Amino acid sequence: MTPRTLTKYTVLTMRTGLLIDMDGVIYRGSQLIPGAAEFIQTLRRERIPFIFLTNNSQRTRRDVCMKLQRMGIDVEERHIFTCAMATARFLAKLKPSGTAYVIGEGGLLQALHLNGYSIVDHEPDFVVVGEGRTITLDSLELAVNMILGGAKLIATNLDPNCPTKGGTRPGAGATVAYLETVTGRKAFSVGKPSPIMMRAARKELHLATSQTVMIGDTMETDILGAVQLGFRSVLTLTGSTRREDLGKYAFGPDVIVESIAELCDIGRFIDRDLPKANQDDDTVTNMADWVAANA
Ligand SMILES: O=C(CO)COP(=O)(O)O
Ligand SMILES: [Mg+2]
Repeated sequence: MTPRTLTKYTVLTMRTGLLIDMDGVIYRGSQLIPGAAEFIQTLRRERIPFIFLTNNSQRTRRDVCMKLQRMGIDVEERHIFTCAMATARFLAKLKPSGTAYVIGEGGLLQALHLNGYSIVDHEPDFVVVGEGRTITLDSLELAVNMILGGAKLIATNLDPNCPTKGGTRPGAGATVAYLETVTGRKAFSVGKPSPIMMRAARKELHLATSQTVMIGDTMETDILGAVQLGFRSVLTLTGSTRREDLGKYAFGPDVIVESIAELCDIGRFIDRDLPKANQDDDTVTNMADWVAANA
């Protein structure tokens, strides 16, 4: 099948799938955002494909499911895609069976193990930095010397901070900036807005570019990543972005909503409010998977 025939086929079997950010869209820290549970229920009832896409590397897929379940949202592990998973898969391709020194928590450690990595405390191939509350000056000093000794610096994400119920918490980006300043080396980051994570998430749902919509609260990660990949995007104002901030950016989302509650009538939203996709943006790389998933 040539790409031209595929484009026609895409139009004929048109469906939309959603990449949904978590913090700032579904919850804010430990507080559920009103309407989020109903929104996910609707997606399940109407069989609209979706996956949660988070730059939080702290939790494993199972931990994230449990956090959601306790908030009244019932999803399976296949619905979760974290920057820890994207980072571990990326490293496993770059250097199979490698070693890492990790500044981060369970989600990152488990993802690395599942992808054939060993965690070490000297001479690692990579220093991998994610979100965490266990950082100490000793762990940073160890990391500095490993990086100066030749280990490559990898970031799960570069979010400088994250809004919480009570204010702001520091993000992995702040830790990475510390290590970059001390060592003079530049980190490579895998999480949103990196195409590595954005594209991997689209492929998890077997969607074409024109079928993919990103819903997020952060311009620098969710919306920028979507714009760069040619996905349509929806910005929610329940997280890190205020309407008056938008003038600062030279790019923007396709649609802005106050909160995810406005998307509960998702069928109507897709048909009426979401701009039509540009079919020319399509990049379907694995035909067999795509045809099977869209049959
Ligand atoms: O935790 C984060 C950055 O610290 C961001 O989380 P989300 O990507 O789910 O918004
Ligand atoms: Mg967010």
